[in-house]
Amino acid sequence: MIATITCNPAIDITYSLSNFQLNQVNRVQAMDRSAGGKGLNVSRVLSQLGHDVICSGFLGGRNGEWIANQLTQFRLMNLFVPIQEETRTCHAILSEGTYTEILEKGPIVTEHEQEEFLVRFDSLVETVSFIILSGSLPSRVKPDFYSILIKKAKDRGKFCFVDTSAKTLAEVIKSKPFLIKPNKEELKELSGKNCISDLVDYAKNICEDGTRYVLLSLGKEGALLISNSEVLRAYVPTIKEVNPVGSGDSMLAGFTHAYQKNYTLIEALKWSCACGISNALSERTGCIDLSQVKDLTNKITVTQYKGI
Ligand SMILES: Nc1ncnc2c1ncn2[C@@H]1O[C@H](COP(=O)(O)OP(=O)(O)O)[C@@H](O)[C@H]1O
Ligand SMILES: O=P(O)(O)OC[C@H]1O[C@](O)(COP(=O)(O)O)[C@@H](O)[C@@H]1O
Repeated sequence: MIATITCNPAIDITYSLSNFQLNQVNRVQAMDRSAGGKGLNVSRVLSQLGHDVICSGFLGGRNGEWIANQLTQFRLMNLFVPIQEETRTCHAILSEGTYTEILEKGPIVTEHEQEEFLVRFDSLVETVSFIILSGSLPSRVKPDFYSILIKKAKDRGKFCFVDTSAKTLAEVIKSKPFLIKPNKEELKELSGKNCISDLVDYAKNICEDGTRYVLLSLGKEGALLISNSEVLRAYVPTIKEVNPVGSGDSMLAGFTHAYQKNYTLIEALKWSCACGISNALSERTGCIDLSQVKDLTNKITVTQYKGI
């Protein structure tokens, strides 16, 4: 059993239009609405890969009710803690190969609501082997919140996979989770480094410090899987991208699936990239096509990294 924690879920609204322009009236050609926030994208993809998933975090207001309803439709188990304030909405604008994301900060989660979550987390952690902690933290939740959860999970021998950014990521690293999945921008921001070889060295230091793996995603340039003992580089095929929002989340779902099935690290990296690509080829956010994923794994090359 796998648990996903989405502290700051969102209704993800995706607008597709041609010729998006600032300072103009833009009319939308197509729109999609999905239950988002990184952890819920991960959950949907894990469910598509055949896993039972327990989802938790904080949900509030009408948006929260809509998301809860979506969880039922996707057969995801709902262990979210109700909150007073309204769950956020996030927007993505896709136009002629560009994508622009506008992400709300999220509601205030009171100390009492956070305490209620921690009690729920204590029993949840007993029932699962893998815990995925994904996305930003809402207002009033301190950047070390994930670290508290990681400590609780590690004390019970559970694997923690984390995808977050900025201050929260800096805190997470101190608690040495099993895996972190930054993208290039997130690791650049954290490290202050720019080129790939410096980022790899920085990630190696994180691993030497106790985190087992850094899964560094590079968009259309593929990915790197860094550990204490080796660095693997995945090369991905060129595709006609449709909607890349949620590719990082799909990648994390792909890695979790492969790791849980005891695939080799090379296979796990291929599954991670294949899920990310399949999502980028889909109009929907946090959505893969399983037969396409299997096909894509044969089109991804993984080599030992020796500098780019
Ligand atoms: N345009 C693309 N072409 C090929 N692969 C892609 C593309 N976009 C995403 N991917 C795959 O999905 C993975 C995650 O995407 P990325 O954009 O790096 O993550 P994030 O959404 O976290 O920024 C990449 O490592 C890659 O394997
Ligand atoms: O929790 P955060 O960091 O604010 O990010 C939320 C947003 O990230 C997304 O999950 C997309 O993330 P990725 O493209 O990195 O997979 C959106 O669905 C969501 O609205």
